[in-house]
Amino acid sequence: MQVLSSFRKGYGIQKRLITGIKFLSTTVIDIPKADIYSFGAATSKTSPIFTDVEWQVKKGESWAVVGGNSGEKNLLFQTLLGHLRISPYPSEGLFPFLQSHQDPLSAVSIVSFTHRPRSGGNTGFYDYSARYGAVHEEDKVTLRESLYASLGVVGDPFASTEQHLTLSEQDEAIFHELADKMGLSPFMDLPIIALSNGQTRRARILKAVLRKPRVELLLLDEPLTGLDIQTRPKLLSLLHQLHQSGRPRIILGLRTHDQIPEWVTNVAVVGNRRVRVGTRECYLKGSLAIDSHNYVAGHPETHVRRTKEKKVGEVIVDMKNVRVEYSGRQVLKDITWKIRQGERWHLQGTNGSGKTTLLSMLMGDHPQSYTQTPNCYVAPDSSSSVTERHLHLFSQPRRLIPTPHLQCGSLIGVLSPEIFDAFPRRANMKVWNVISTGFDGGYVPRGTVGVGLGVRGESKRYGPAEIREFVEGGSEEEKWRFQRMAEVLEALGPRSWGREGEQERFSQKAFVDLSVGEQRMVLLMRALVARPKLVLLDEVWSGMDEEMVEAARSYLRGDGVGDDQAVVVITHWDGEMPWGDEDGLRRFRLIEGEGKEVV
Ligand SMILES: Nc1ncnc2c1ncn2[C@@H]1O[C@H](COP(=O)(O)OP(=O)(O)OP(=O)(O)O)[C@@H](O)[C@H]1O
Repeated sequence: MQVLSSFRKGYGIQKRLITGIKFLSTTVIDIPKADIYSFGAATSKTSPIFTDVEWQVKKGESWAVVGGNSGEKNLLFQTLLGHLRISPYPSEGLFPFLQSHQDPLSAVSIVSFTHRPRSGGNTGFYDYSARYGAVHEEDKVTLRESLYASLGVVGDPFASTEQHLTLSEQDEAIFHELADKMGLSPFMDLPIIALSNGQTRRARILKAVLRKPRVELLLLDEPLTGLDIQTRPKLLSLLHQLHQSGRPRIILGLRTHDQIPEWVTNVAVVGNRRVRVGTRECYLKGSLAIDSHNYVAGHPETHVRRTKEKKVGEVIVDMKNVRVEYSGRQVLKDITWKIRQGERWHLQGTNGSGKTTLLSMLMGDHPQSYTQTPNCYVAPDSSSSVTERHLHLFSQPRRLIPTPHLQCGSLIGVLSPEIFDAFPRRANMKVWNVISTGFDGGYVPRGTVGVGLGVRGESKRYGPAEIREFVEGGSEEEKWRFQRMAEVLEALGPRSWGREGEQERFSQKAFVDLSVGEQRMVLLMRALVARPKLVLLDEVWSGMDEEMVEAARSYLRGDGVGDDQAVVVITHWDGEMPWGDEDGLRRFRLIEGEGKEVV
């Protein structure tokens, strides 16, 4: 309520002025000189979120908001969305360019790829692997239906979709042009749940652009994360066209190391509770830089880069002609790949090329991971030359390993966008509890002493194990687990990203209260804590602050993973890989479902 009334108060002033003077302002955003607070904060006592913000955006300019800390960047966007208090409030309203009948609450919108709403709605784990099997009735909404809903076209639920969803000619033309430019046309009739991460990101942007009532100002926070390099320039060029035509105007949120698109004329840099604004040239010369005093990048002294030659051990993944298809559409085409202990792999491929699907085979999440036998996909009269097909994990056919054993933390540790979204956000779940679930690979804390369930004997650490409860102060395994908890908290906890004071309290904080970046760091600790034989890291950096990314990369390069562990990393940004050629990094590339090692 407070949010709405304050926002509308400012908007009321703006409306009166506009009605009186009968012309539209050329100012898009106006913050003359103000401090920014949370609602409910007492101005005189509480320190502001941002001080002395002075920011004017004029028509004809193109802005990017740049910040190394995703949380602070998001707070500036929240200010524009009316979720924070601007003091003093701009006398002509925050958005002088809006017409008198336009409500800023609906005319300004955000699509964020870093920020996750605090509540998230999922207090229990939801089954993200539903996408790989038969899609449930409630998950069958197609991309087309979802986009048509944004355009205000409502279908008759008792009739076939095609007959009853109609668009005006103009909307139809815009719809097809934008869907084509975003490379989404081939996926219109797929259920949304079946879209890849990159396809989903593009669809979210398209949905916001098409939305009715029309969005006048669209805030796009980190739209390039998760997009392949081929798609990035196409999307940027489309965003430029949309911005120029004002349908809608766009402000980009970027990370500090992102390249500033050529069409961006002005930059707002966010950091250390300040916002510095200026031209693109000033930004590139470094004159908008904000010091961050307290950061020691990744504790380089503790995680010294290893230069010694990597030892390569036994084969832990052996794929031969692995194939995945949905209703005749092949997503993975006869993939052959071996992964050994000690190896570091970069799994590459454009959006939709099958990377996540391949990972789901390694994790045993995919129902088709059970069916990799020579005859499975071959019709009796087929001329297919494939005579051998198998998926062996940890030296056994996948179908012989029960899934809970496969995913127990000592075999596979994983962090992916799916796990991030699906992990329960229960109010009573502390950071410690979340990390400790890594020992059993589950989503609920187990065991009486807070480090999961035990296994009998050290030798069983890497295998399907007989389960028993730990007795407090008990076995070697228990001591080892406490030691590992301390290690990952030290290596990846707040001190590693420059927050000295918080280290001790951090493990007792509620997971749900952490920022997106902090939650990702905690889930990374969970993936690594049990020193699993196979570590799978899919797009783990998105939403992390830059200091966190550096701390995580530094730990992975150093002691974070050993010679007995194999790691597969998926990222569209080569520079984000913790390892390079000098570390023996290998690359496996998927092109439209076909895969091979590239050198
Ligand atoms: N249930 C399904 N039915 C039909 N097609 C599907 C289904 N699930 C996934 N796909 C398709 O399989 C292809 C591969 O998807 P996948 O998520 O593995 O791609 P990706 O390489 O991980 O992409 P990104 O980089 O965008 O995350 C996509 O085109 C996707 O639409």
